[in-house]
Parts: sequence; structure tokens; C-alpha cells
Amino acid sequence: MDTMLSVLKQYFGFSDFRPYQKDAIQKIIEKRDCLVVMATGSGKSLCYQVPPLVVRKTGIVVSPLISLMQDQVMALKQRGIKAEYLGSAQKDSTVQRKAEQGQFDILFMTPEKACTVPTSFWSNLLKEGISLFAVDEAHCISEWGHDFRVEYKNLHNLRSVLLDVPFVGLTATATEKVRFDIINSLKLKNPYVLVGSFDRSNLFYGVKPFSRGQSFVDELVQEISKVVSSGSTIIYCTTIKDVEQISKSLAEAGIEAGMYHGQMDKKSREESHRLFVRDELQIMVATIAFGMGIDKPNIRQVIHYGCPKSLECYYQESGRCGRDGIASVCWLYYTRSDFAKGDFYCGDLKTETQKRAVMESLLAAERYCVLATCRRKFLLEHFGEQYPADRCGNCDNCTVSKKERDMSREAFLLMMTCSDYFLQHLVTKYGDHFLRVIQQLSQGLNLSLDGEANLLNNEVRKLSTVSVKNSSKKLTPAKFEAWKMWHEDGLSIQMIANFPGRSAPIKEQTVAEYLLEAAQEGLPFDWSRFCEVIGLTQEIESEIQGAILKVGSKDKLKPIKDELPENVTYQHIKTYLTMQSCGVSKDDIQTQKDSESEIQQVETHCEANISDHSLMEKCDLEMDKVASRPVEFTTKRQKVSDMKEINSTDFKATENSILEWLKHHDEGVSENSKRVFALWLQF
Ligand SMILES: Nc1ncnc2c1ncn2[C@@H]1O[C@H](COP(=O)(O)OP(=O)(O)OP(=O)(O)O)[C@@H](O)[C@H]1O
Repeated sequence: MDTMLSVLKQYFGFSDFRPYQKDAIQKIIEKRDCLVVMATGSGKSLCYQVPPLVVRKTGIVVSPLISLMQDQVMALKQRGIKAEYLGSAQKDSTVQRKAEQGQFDILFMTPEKACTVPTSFWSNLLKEGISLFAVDEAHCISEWGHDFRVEYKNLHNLRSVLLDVPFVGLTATATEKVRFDIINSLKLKNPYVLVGSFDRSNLFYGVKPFSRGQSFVDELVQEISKVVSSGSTIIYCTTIKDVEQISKSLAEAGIEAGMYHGQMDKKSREESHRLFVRDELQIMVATIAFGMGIDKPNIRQVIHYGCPKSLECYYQESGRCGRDGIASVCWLYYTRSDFAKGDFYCGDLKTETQKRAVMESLLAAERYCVLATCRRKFLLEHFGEQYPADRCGNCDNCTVSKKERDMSREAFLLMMTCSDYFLQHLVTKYGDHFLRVIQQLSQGLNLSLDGEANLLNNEVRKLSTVSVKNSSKKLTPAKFEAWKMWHEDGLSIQMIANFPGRSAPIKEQTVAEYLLEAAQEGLPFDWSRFCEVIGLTQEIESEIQGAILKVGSKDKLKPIKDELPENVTYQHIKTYLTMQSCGVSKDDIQTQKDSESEIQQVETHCEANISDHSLMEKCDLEMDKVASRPVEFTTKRQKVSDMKEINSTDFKATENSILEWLKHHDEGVSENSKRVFALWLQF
């Protein structure tokens, strides 16, 4: 114990361990496998940095990000600790040889490198002694984690090579499912599991909806100008375009700010990073490429200009704030289009589990944003930690008055039902009336505006009675319900598949099949919307037609599929055949181009949270492709028109009808008003 403390003092200059650090270090020295799950900024690094210095044997640390390893190596060297890294960016060819001779106290490795160095490397190093094999950011092992990395999956192979070496997984963002996966995947033996509190009590959490654009940026710049002298600020953007726009506006306002994103060259990024870390620049405007491993103590404010893709990402990024324990502020600004990027985020994901994990994380982020109750409680409970009180007193929902809190929830609803221009007009001119109407609506529906509304699926769905009845014997209630959600409520296939009211999500492909069956049974069907969603173009239709002619029969799908190029799926063929049997010709179908849909604005962004430079750029390029990919999202107008087709009542949620509400709000809540309100509350 004395050696541990003297190492802590000698190398790190700290007088005492934080409680869990001592435990973890002790267990690692005793050669026990460990899983350390602790809050951002809680000091997990010391858990793997101290044991090698105590037992005087190399500690191996697997880390996902080269720049992060480089920073850590530099910081450790400055403390007189012999540290190095092995990975594609290592230019010094002697490092590997020195490493296997046990010349380093701590050796960082990328997961790829750890899995590909020759076995002789490990056997030589084992002769010198290995104190631990740590896997930092261990959530990357799990398909349920927010940044699954397939290379992490292979690390367990080293278990049979590194016999008698304690394996240690460390992460700040692991739900119970992810913890379970880490233990299994790394084959941890009787691990000592340390799960600390995720609470960062010095951080204030606030969320606001916003309209992306110059006028909001101008407001933001004004706000920043007020706090620029009180500490550092990071502004996280979801796109490079936003980074550039905000940086430009800050510069025009005479505020010096650094910029960091994946399209900048390495040197400029390093320079930006260096200036920020050394307090030569107080503001950093960055994509999520800047984040992991940023351990600057005095960041007083983290602002998100757009919602991240998961609550875990948000926790990580906001976790850069207030690492010195001093009160600091995290504001998240979101638009509803942030939550419609699920298809993109699922992009190239291979397994259903990964896709489901991404959708769940995005939904959690959305719920966090529209929440009207304590944000800290929600955040902690997401990670499986019970928060003992209902209010933390340090988030926007716990510090504003009840009235104000309700207004923010309503403002969100307002945003969802109005165009930006109309919203502005309404709020300026009729704001109070409108809010009163929404309050009335919520009462009419017996809904709470305190954050429970999203969970009211069953009640709310009852309101969506339609004139179309399920008279088909073939169409099961589940299939009819899926059709109703799609056709009547305008929900996307993705939303239907993951509908919160369902006991378990179903596959999107299954939903698509349900819908085709409904169409076949003669229910009203928007073929152009469906074809657009599944990417069935006229060109593909012609190809399928040709393939059927060639095969000479349409009884079996496989021979038809075999005649077609890879990009034509079974789904395309099935849809084509269903359309034929319904008597729908391709001329009846016009590809719907929804220029209004905000999802189309998905811009070049997405530097994967954990990625190296090349990966980031690949990701940026991929985002370019998104605009041309068939994306499913239903705008309010589509939804209204869809509903109108089958409703006997004249239902419209237009600007005029909302103004009508305002005029007659004292006369009670109409059924139609209830319906549009209920519909939006579902997501
Ligand atoms: N025992 C200690 N006493 C004082 N400060 C400490 C102690 N342990 C760690 N710290 C400091 O706490 C800060 C955060 O530590 P560290 O970077 O290890 O956190 P982390 O848990 O890895 O966070 P993240 O998951 O966000 O990267 C560092 O600046 C570190 O020097």
C-alpha cells in the first residue's frame, strides 16, 4: 500500500487516491481481472497507470484512438514515466523491439496492433513480465455499446497467450447490457467489478430546441461573448458546415476560437488542440472528433449545437466539462431533424443488434431532449444508476418554475407542428394563447406534460380511430396496426419497428412485409412513398421485369434474384410483384421528392466518436452520399395528407387550423385537435 501511495505522489503529485482507484489498483496488483465503470473525468487512467510502476513490469493498454494514445504518452513522459505506443502512426521502428524487451512502463496499442503482433512479441515480453492488459473505452467491445469496434471483439484471443496477466476493462459509458458483454467478450475470470456513480454533480444540464441558422448562431455568439473570460468553452457541432459557420461568426464578432474537424489537416488540428489545451484559446468549435481523452480541467461550458447520436455520446462529450470539480454548464440545443438520422447512423451496420442498439440510443437521446423532469435522474438511470431524489436542483427542469418547464415541453410540441417561419410568427403574436391551447389539449387528453406523455401509447392510440376497419381475415391485428401507423399516422417503418408500446421491437423488413400484405388486402396505400423508402426505382423495376421474362415464371423469387444485380433485393422483387397483383403500374408511381423534409438536410458530418483521421474522412464522405440515399421520414404535411385520405372528418393541421384553435380555444378542445396532438406525442 505504501508503494502505491508513494508512486502516486512521486509520479502524479497527488496526495491521495480516490476511493475506487485504490481498490482497483490493489486488485490488479493481486492479478485479479477487473471491470472499472466510472464517470467521465473520475480518474480511471490511474487504475492502469499505477500498477506497472508498483510491480515494475510493463502495462499494456489498448486504446481506440491514436491521437489519444499520443497525448497520453506525452503526458506520462513528462512525469518521468517510460511510455510509448504501437500503432500505424508509430514512425520509430525501434519501439516494438524495445517494447518486447520490457523497456517501457506503459505501452499503448491499438486493438489491431495488439491482435497482429507476432506471438513471439508476447512471449518475449512475458519473459520480462507484464503487469496488466487494460482495455480502455471497453464499451467498444459490445455491439450494444455506442461505438462498437469489431477489432475489439478479437482481443479475447490474447487471453490464451497472456496467461496469468490480469485483464482490465475500463469505460465511462456502459449500461448493464454492455458490462455483461465486456465481461463475456474479454473472457474476464471472476472479475472484480467496480461500478461507481455516473453522477457529475458539478455539471448543470440544460436542453433547448432551436432553429439551425444564422440568427441562432448570432444569439449564440452573443452569449459566448459574455462568458469568454470565465473559462474555456467547447461548442460541439454535428456537421463540419456548422463548425465553419460558428467559427466564422465568432471571428466576425472578434472572438478568437479554435476549430477542429476531420477535414482539417493533421497539423492544423494539432495546433488548434495545443492552443486550446494551453489556454491560449478559450473557445473550441469542433465536431465530435474532438472529445475523447480531452482532459482539460477548466472547461466551464460545453454546448451542443445539435443533438448527438446517442445519450452515451452526449455523456462522453459533456463529460469534458468541469473536470476540476468546479460548477460548469452543459447546454444541448436540438432540432427535431436530429432524431431522424437513424437510418444514416445504421448505415453500414452489419447486424440487427447493432442497428437496434443505435436506434435505442438515438431514442434515448430524443427522450432526454424532450424530457420535462429531472435530466440528471434520466441520464443516470439510463446507465442503470438510481438517483435518490426526483429533482437534482442542477438541471434546467429542476431549476425553472413549473410554468416555465411546461412551456419548454410545449414549445417543442409547437415546433413539431409548425414550420419555422410560422412558429416564429405564432410565438411572437399568439404565443400565450397557443400555449394555453396546448395545455388545454393535454388536459382534454388527460396527458401530463411532465415527461410522461411519450409513454402514453395505448391511450393515445385509442384516439386514432379510423374509418377503415379491418375486414380482412388474413390481416392479423398486428399487421393492420402496422398499416395504420404507416398510413394513418405517417410513422416510418423504422419507427413502427421500434414503437415504444411494443413489448419487443420487430424487424423493419417484417414491417415492410406487413405493409405489403395490407396493400394486397386492398387497404389504401401510398406506393410512391413505399417505393422511395425501400429504394425501388423505375430502373430497378425494369430490371426485375426483364429478369421475370428471362426466368419465365414468378412463382419462385430466388431464380429471379439470381438474374439481377446485387443491389436489387428480395424486398424490391416482392414489392414489384405485389404492385403487379394490385394492378399498380409503374406509371402510377412518381418518386416523391420531399424538398421540405429536414432529413434531406443531413449534411457532411459524422466523425465517428472513436476514430482515426482516415476513418473520420471516410465518414465525412459517406455523409455526402446520404442526400442521395432513399431516406424515410415523414414530414407533417405528408402525414396530414395521408390521414386526410381516409378520414371522414375534415382534418387539417395547417397554419389556418392552428389559428382557428387560437381563436376558439375557450370553446373547448375538438376531437381533431386532440388527434394531431396525440399523434405527435407518440414520438
Ligand atoms: N487521485 C487523484 N487525485 C487528484 N486528481 C486525480 C486523481 N486521479 C485522477 N485525477 C485527475 O482527474 C482527471 C481525470 O482523470 P482521467 O483522465 O483518468 O479520467 P477518466 O476517468 O479517464 O475520464 P474520461 O472517461 O472522461 O476520459 C485528471 O486530470 C487526473 O489527473
